[in-house]
Amino acid sequence: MDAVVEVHGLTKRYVSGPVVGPIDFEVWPGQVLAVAGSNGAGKSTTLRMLLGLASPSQGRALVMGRPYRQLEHPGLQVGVFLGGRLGDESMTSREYLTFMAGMQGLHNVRRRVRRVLRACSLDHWPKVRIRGYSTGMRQRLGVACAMLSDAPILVLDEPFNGLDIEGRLWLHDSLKQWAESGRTVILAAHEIEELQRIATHVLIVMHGRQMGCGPIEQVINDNSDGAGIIFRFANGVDVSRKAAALNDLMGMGADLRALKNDLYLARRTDEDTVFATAARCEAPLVQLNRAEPTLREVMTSIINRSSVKSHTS
Ligand SMILES: Nc1ncnc2c1ncn2[C@@H]1O[C@H](COP(=O)(O)OP(=O)(O)OP(=O)(O)O)[C@@H](O)[C@H]1O
Repeated sequence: MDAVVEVHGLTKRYVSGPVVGPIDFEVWPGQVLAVAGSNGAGKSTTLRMLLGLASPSQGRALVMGRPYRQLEHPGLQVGVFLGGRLGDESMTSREYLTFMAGMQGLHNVRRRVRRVLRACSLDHWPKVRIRGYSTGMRQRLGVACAMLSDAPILVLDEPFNGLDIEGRLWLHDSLKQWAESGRTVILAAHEIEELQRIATHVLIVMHGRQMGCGPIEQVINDNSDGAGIIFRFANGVDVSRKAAALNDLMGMGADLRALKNDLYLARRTDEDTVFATAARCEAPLVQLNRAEPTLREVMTSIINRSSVKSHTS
């Protein structure tokens, strides 16, 4: 079995200055690759280069072994959602999807459209024209359009924008199913918790530079100090003051943080330190838990590291 997407040294140098890359990754059937990074990091540029919508200054991106633009039937190989306007807003979603299926030369159009309308819960509003759609409904329709051809690869840029909780759950389940059936998903988004739940792999891009890539657990472990410790206090304890006092007292720098009633020690530490910290809190402790490192923490620590670097360089 081969990688369905191969990206090697992919770089974009915009004439106006920003540089994205070099980016390197491979994606295999059954994987969900999350592309994570802050605003302007280079997520969309990476996806656009992959899809032949932005020309790379260096490097290459192959989809099924070829540049996207050289694929014979790109619409059948890759379902794409990049946000933006949908097109003729006087159509209903059924009309729009039927039109788009025709444009892609798909067979069994009625059945496909019915299936996707139901899967994306767009059949709740059969008569509403797109111009009357909310942001979330438009988002569902855009994703529905990407899913229409049942392509082996889905590429989605910011698919969670404007979705309510139900919409997020729907998208979460749909993308997981997509990958579990042996297909591939590549998605860029800011919703870190969602990404961690859905993704098998992650590519982290910050300020145009690739900061990590690989299986999500591996990237998290490689970029964190392991599980942290949560000290939970009874109501009424001023946890912020305790965090500040303990950081001074124990010389742990910024490792102790206040989160509502919790004091969070964001790194692995020995038992003695945990108990010494608990004793110095001098407040009723109601729970002591281990907290596994998360993608959010890794992203935060990469952001902090890169801002320290840029301040010191
Ligand atoms: N067409 C363009 N011309 C010039 N610079 C661009 C162009 N498109 C993007 N950039 C720049 O490239 C960098 C990466 O932008 P990109 O849109 O890829 O980031 P992003 O990670 O998708 O950001 P966001 O999360 O805010 O959508 C930014 O500095 C941006 O200003």
